[in-house]
Amino acid sequence: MTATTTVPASTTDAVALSGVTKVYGRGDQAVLALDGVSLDVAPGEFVCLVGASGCGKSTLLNLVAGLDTVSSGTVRVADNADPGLMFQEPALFPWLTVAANVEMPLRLRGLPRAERRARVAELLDVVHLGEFARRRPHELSGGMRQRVALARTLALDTPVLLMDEPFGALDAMTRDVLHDELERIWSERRLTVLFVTHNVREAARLADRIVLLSSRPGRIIYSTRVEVPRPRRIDSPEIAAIAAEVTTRLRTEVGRHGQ
Ligand SMILES: Nc1ncnc2c1ncn2[C@@H]1O[C@H](COP(=O)(O)OP(=O)(O)OP(=O)(O)O)[C@@H](O)[C@H]1O
Repeated sequence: MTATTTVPASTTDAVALSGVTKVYGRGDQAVLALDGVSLDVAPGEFVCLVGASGCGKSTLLNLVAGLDTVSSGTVRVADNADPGLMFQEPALFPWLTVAANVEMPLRLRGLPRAERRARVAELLDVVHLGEFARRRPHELSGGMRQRVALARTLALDTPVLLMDEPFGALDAMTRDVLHDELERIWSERRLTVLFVTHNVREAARLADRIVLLSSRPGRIIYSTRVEVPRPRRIDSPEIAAIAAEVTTRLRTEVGRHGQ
């Protein structure tokens, strides 16, 4: 087994996967989830991963997050940074206030109280939730809860964000607003983002580059740069054209596997 390792200072990629294979289980039960995936993500790049259900997108994110180990190949994250991870479910502590949820990673890092307070206030401003600091998660909408989750992830001060369908459970209008907010935060903080989505339009709206994985075992079968200038609109003809191209390739791939 090759464990996750750190990138030497000379390497310029924020995230580098080289020949990554992931097998779950053994013998008859073995499932080949990823097969020889190589992907370099530049610092500040926004990469969207799309692919059919079960093609290994979450597996790939988990490997980059260090939550699991590769079967062969290497996964490297620049400067040994611990990436921040965000899921479809915000996974907030329901008994804590919004501010206390965002404060949690700062507490775990041992920051002094005054510094924590200032950071929480700043982070809640970043996600436009300053007025909701004392509310509890159940008092918020789904979109607001995801913004709390984003603020909590940003509290880690990581340069790399891994997002696994973070807006998948939200209505289209809320998603639109969060696309704008995420894009602003990404560009202001020069974050590197690896974003998994089933929604090809969302990928075209957000990405610098869209990477398409084959049906299981996941291999990279197509990659395209999205050259549409920002700010973008998800319903613009340019975004629709890119989404149509990726959808066609995805349909061909899914059809090939009879899924
Ligand atoms: N812990 C595990 N043990 C065994 N098989 C697993 C495990 N985790 C994932 N798999 C299998 O590996 C394959 C890839 O799963 P993964 O969740 O990465 O796909 P995905 O592309 O994220 O799927 P979806 O789009 O449906 O969320 C699937 O066939 C899945 O059943």
